[in-house]
Amino acid sequence: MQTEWASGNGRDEPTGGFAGQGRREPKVVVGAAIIVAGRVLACARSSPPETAGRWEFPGGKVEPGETEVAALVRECAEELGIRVEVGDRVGPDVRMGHGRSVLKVYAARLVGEDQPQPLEHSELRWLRPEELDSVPWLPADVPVVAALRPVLAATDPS
Ligand SMILES: Nc1nc2c([nH]c(=O)n2[C@H]2C[C@H](O)[C@@H](COP(=O)(O)OP(=O)(O)OP(=O)(O)O)O2)c(=O)[nH]1
Repeated sequence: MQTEWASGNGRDEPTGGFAGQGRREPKVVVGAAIIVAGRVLACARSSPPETAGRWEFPGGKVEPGETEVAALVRECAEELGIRVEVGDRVGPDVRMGHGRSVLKVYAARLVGEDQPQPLEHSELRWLRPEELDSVPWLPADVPVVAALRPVLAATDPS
């Protein structure tokens, strides 16, 4: 299937708003698996203390009325100072916090010559497929990282 790339211009549906209020929808957290030449960008959280030092994909909570793609574009700009184009989903929807939230990760690529800066994280690393287990990921990310491994290997130029 052809990968579609988007940059927050409304390809997907906004979440939140007033739909489905009787049954509380899980809060959506989006993450960007930014891939460059067979490596993915992993980011070490700096806060809060319970998750500091754990590694994650850049991203965050989708705001009411915002699309998932737009949230990823916004979070990558805020956290890393970069522009990204968002591609296909990677891995499963992962329920977190006793089902109160759900993690959704998307493949992404850098726009132009933009270079990620650790504006909010304590450290950034570009990981090859064989290095994916070298950092302690947040627990919700583990099944996503497993699904990412073959995707990364397929884009590795070496
Ligand atoms: N961004 C991100 N968050 C993740 C991942 N895995 C995972 O369990 N989480 C959790 C950590 C946090 O509890 C939550 C995301 O919250 P956040 O604090 O990063 O979101 P945010 O940037 O919107 O923050 P805020 O405005 O609420 O302060 O999801 C991941 O790969 N990326």
